[in-house]
Amino acid sequence: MAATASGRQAWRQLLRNTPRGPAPKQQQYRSAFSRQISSTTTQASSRRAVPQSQSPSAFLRQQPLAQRSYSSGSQGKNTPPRSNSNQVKFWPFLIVIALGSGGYMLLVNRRKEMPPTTTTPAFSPTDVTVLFVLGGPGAGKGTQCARLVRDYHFTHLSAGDLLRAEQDRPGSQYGQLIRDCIKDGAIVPLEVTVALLENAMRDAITSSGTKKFLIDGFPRKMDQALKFEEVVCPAKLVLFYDCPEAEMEKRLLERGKTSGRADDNADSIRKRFRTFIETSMPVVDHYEKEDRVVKVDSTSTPDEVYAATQEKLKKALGDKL
Ligand SMILES: Nc1ncnc2c1ncn2[C@@H]1O[C@H](COP(=O)(O)OP(=O)(O)OP(=O)(O)O)[C@@H](O)[C@H]1O
Ligand SMILES: O=c1ccn([C@@H]2O[C@H](COP(=O)(O)O)[C@@H](O)[C@H]2O)c(=O)[nH]1
Repeated sequence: MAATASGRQAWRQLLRNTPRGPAPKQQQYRSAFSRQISSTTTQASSRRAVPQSQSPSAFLRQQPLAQRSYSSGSQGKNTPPRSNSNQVKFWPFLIVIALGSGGYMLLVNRRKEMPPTTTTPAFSPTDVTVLFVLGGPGAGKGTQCARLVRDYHFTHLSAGDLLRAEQDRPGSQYGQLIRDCIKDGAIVPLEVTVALLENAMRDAITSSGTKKFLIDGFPRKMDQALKFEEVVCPAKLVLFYDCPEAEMEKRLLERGKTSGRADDNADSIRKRFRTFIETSMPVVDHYEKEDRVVKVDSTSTPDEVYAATQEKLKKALGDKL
């Protein structure tokens, strides 16, 4: 709950800090917050039916008893028979119920005829090519991305790098949250990461006109995948580097000698592996079912892995590579 709340905060703050014009979907997030606020206000005002100066029980005591009775009950032997004018009339209630049900059915039927509401992504997949690059920690994603940038002019955006930059940005209110998540190998709330990626993509398109992106180490969780494709840009495919855990651990411990990364240590590596298996592999499985995964074994040398990457990407992308 706390992570979700801070995520919503994060999304709003990041967008507020961003001079770029808000896109329609971002307005939808705002209206969700407004709805929450207005529903609280409505509840508060309905509670004021009891005058504020009185306790609810004092208020009830002032009401005539006849009005407080909720059941007709059986009349006692000595109770004089009620006159017709005192009897409750049911037909007005029946009319109200019938009219209400009719109106409701009309609304339901009209809604069925309406087209479903859809969000338009910020970037069109016919214009912009997005490849997600996934694989376990240390599988070699960054190493292979550098080569693809060199040879095919992709723009490389590493979600981890963007989060580390936000963590270190003076004045960022998400610094501590990001630091804690990274150390524990946990996933930062999606609103933060998706906003960082969207901003970085927009900046790159504006400054260099680039149209080809490698989104490295993202999406690591199903909700991120769905939200990114809905509001930013549908991905063309997932480039997945497959590597055994023992090999990845060896690489990360070696990298940890010089990387200065807070998560290149045995304890964090163990947590990152767990998150990868439990949370990130379902994302790969999801895209595999959609036939959008290009899988490359990354156990061999960087050159061999790159040769396999080129061959498979050429087949999958053709002139989009
Ligand atoms: N095929 C390979 N064989 C041996 N070492 C490799 C290979 N590919 C990358 N490495 C080394 O392993 C370490 C991790 O590589 P890299 O940073 O590319 O992985 P990553 O998947 O991006 O990791 P992370 O998810 O932690 O960012 C680096 O020190 C890199 O030099
Ligand atoms: O989408 C993402 C990507 C990354 N994280 C966090 O960052 C670290 C490091 O990521 P690398 O790709 O290895 O640089 C990762 O363990 C997560 O804690 C994230 O939360 N969401």
